[in-house]
Amino acid sequence: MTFKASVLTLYPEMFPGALGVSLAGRALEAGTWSLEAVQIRDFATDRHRTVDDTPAGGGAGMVMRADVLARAIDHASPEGDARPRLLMSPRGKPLTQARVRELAVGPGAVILCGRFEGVDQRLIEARGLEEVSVGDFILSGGEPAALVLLDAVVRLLPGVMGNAESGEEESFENGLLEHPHYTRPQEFEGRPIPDVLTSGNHKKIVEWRRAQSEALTKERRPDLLAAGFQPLAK
Ligand SMILES: C[S@@+](CC[C@H](N)C(=O)[O-])C[C@H]1O[C@@H](n2cnc3c(N)ncnc32)[C@H](O)[C@@H]1O
Repeated sequence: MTFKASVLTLYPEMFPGALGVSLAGRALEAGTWSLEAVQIRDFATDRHRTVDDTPAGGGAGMVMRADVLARAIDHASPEGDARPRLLMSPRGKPLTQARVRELAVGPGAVILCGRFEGVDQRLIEARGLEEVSVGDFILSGGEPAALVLLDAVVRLLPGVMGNAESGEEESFENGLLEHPHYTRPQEFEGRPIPDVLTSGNHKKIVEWRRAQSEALTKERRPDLLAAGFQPLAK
């Protein structure tokens, strides 16, 4: 099954963008996933192809119109389409590796990229959009957020990553940040590779990496530990 992404945007030229190179680009070319960038403006009905209007109740900026967006969504995702409909939004649930994994085993995603102040609330409710945030900061549009989400998903699709293992040991996959990495040269500016990693003792290496992971997570992301991670019994 090919993962099918439909991205609704005012800037279709931003796609595939960074996803056209490296792993994701090769997978796109190979047909492991497909990408359709839909110009929202094509679903406006007036002469000026208007997609936004002033906010009800007043205030700064413009709001994307529900009627125009609904036509774009209905075109890209007609009834019966099983793909989840996502709205990139700083108000959304923060994107996690767990959600990325779920999306990667599904049929694809319909992704709406907001601009201006955002989209009319009635559209979110009427089309059952799942709001997804890529972090606690404000981007100028949903497009970079959609690229981030798709990059995370596409690398998990079967055959995209060269070494299947490298997907499993990554940060967040076991609820922990990953241990530090080293490679040649043996010494860099007076700093040697930690002895244990060149000892050849596989059991010791696994234990050292695990301890590093746990210490790093405790120091930098105690919230991950609080979220239910249980250190392995020694
Ligand atoms: C300038 S932002 C609007 C911010 C909105 N007025 C607010 O304060 O929540 C325009 C669009 O960028 C996208 N966006 C901005 N930050 C984002 C984030 N952290 N995650 C996902 N999408 C984001 C959304 O699609 C949003 O509708």
